[in-house]
Amino acid sequence: MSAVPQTNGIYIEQLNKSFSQPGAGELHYIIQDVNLTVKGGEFFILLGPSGCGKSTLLSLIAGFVSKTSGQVKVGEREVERPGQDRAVVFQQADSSLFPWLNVRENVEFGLRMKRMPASVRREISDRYISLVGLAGHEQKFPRELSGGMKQRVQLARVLSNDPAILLMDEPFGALDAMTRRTMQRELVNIWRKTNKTVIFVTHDIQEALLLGERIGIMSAGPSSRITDIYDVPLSYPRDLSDPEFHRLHNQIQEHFDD
Ligand SMILES: Nc1ncnc2c1ncn2[C@@H]1O[C@H](COP(=O)(O)OP(=O)(O)OP(=O)(O)O)[C@@H](O)[C@H]1O
Repeated sequence: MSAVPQTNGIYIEQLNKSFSQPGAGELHYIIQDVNLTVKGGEFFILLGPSGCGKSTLLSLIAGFVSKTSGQVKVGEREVERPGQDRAVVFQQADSSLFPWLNVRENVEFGLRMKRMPASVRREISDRYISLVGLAGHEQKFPRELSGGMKQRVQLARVLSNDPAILLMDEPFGALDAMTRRTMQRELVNIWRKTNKTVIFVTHDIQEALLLGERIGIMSAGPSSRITDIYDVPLSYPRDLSDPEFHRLHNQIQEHFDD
């Protein structure tokens, strides 16, 4: 690969992941021959039909599952396990929040694990709670929060640990349309302020075009791969009524029309 490795860039070469099926001797490839370079600080979208292997690819980058063959690197380091340079934001915030901790305690959890002094924890959690728009809700417990608020807590907690790379697995998929739109706008604002590398998984073309600088199209599985990559040459915030937005939407839609 010719690109010069950046510390928070992601480099994937000839990546394969297979699961052996019980009873069947043959390997079943979920993803096959995936090649991708994501630059440090880039907002990259993985777009593909349900079940094609988007989460599997994200899990390989996160180090949650091991590859069958090929390479996944962050900077010059091969990914072998989860690391503090990468954080995952899941669709279901519920499963990642501790129900017995309030908003502030949830956000500070990782910082407490790192044994940061209380005053530093407080400063960091204040910053990110306010960045995600939750100031004033610090004392609330997850059961007292809406789905959108829980997703904000998850985001604030991830951001407070300051990973260079955010891996987001359909994080707004379970939210109502209005909350989803607000969260999309805020995520773009946060990304522009923090300059993190983002890989965002979705099967929604509009969401992909609202958020991403580039969009990688994954083919339907099995043996899914990234077939095409689109540049999105539109400035932020993206305008749904922009004719170029429509043109790109239609062009990308053609990949999924049968
Ligand atoms: N541990 C596993 N063992 C066997 N098969 C698996 C395993 N994990 C995922 N798969 C299979 O891999 C394929 C891709 O799953 P994955 O969750 O990555 O797709 P996805 O594109 O994220 O789907 P969705 O958009 O519906 O979330 C599916 O057919 C799934 O059944």
